[in-house]
Amino acid sequence: MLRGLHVPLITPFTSSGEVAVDAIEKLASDYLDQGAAGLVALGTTGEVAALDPGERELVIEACARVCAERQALLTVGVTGNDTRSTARALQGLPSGVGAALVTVPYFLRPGERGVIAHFEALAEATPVPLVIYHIPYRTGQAVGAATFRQVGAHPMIAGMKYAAGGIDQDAVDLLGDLPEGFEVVGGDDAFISPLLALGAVGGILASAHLQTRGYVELVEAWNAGDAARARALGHRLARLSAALFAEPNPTVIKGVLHAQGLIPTPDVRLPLVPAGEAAVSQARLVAVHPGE
Ligand SMILES: O=C(O)C1=N[C@H](C(=O)O)C[C@H](O)C1
Repeated sequence: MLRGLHVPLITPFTSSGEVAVDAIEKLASDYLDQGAAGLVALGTTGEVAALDPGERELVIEACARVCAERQALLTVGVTGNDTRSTARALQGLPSGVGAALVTVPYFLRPGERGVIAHFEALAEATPVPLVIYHIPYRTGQAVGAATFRQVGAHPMIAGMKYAAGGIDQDAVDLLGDLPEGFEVVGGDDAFISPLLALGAVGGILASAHLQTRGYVELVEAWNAGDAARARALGHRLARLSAALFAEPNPTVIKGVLHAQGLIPTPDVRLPLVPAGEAAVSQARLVAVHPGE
């Protein structure tokens, strides 16, 4: 279900500060036409925390329309760090949503027993398969391979987005012994190539806004076992992701897409501030010639 490249869409804004629905549809269509297997709406890259409920609905509706036309998977980020409200949000997801991306509960640091209880309760409540989002440098909660193996055995937990900020022992342990039907996709752009080499089946990668086909090919090459091609491509794309993450995501990506005329403004919402001109210019150059 999670195999392939999934693009976590930015949320573009108009010059009057509204969600630019037309631009979302255009970007979404282009990425799927270039070979992405799916889209992720309302991720960190989509500035979900800065959108009000009505805006979130608009974003989901636009992405659902495009995904339905192309029979692509739409995954929606469902944020929350308490179990009851996250379960309610999952139950309120509209039709057209194929999976939900749910973070390890952040900030509270409930411990691994709490993490297990949280995901087991959500798995019982959810109408769509869940993808666990493990990003300990944002959540503050360490989680080991044994815990993911335990929760991953639940039939409603389809897999996880692994973003530990590097390749750690738990990634090696987990990918060496996955529960039946549980898939891992990478969520750290800089480390996607080594994670695919270990057995991840795809990625949720903001950098793919600028090199969709390159990331599609990277995933395909590792899945096909073509290590020589994959390794070279991985090194090339890592330069692009370094340039795009030179300032907080998604500020540089928005700056580049705006400079390319693909979104109406480079605007982000506070506390994010627009990327500096130097970072945007550098990323534009690398996006065109990632090998240099
Ligand atoms: O929104 C996402 O999904 C992603 N967010 C990460 C982040 O902002 O740290 C980056 C990743 O490419 C996908």
